[in-house]
Amino acid sequence: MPTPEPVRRHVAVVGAVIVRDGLVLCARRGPGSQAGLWEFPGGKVEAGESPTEALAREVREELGCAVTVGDEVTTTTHAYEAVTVTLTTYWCSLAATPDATHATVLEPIPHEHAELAWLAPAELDRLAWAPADIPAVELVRTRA
Ligand SMILES: Nc1nc2c([nH]c(=O)n2[C@H]2C[C@H](O)[C@@H](COP(=O)(O)OP(=O)(O)OP(=O)(O)O)O2)c(=O)[nH]1
Repeated sequence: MPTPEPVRRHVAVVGAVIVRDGLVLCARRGPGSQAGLWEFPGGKVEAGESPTEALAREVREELGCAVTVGDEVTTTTHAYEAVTVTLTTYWCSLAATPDATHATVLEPIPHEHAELAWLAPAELDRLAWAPADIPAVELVRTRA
């Protein structure tokens, strides 16, 4: 009997390419999968959610901010050892949250990440990105 291929989980993940004043928000993962590598804020799409709903939810949870989600940057698939990730990235901007009297754009706070950094597009390749992000980073470098 041939040994069966191990079944690798496949997850749909969304990432926010948040641009402000020409700089791109980069987030370094904490402990766990892809620990210490840089990524775009976001996460897995849950059952019943559209990708853009998932992205808005994840950014609110991770950074405490509202985002306006724009066009897709790219969709690529990467097979990690334990999981295959299909990552869809979207151009995003921080959105104003209306309070009683003002519309306020909040500063992102790293509730779940080890570190945040705003980088010029040309500098993005100085960071150690999660492997699934490399194609998106290359596009963002040329188009942001
Ligand atoms: N949010 C996000 N995740 C990414 C990116 N690139 C990339 O490979 N990933 C991977 C890391 C995780 O395996 C998965 C997203 O999981 P998650 O952020 O929702 O949740 P998690 O830390 O609990 O993930 P996990 O430990 O269960 O794998 O996609 C990216 O740019 N943004």
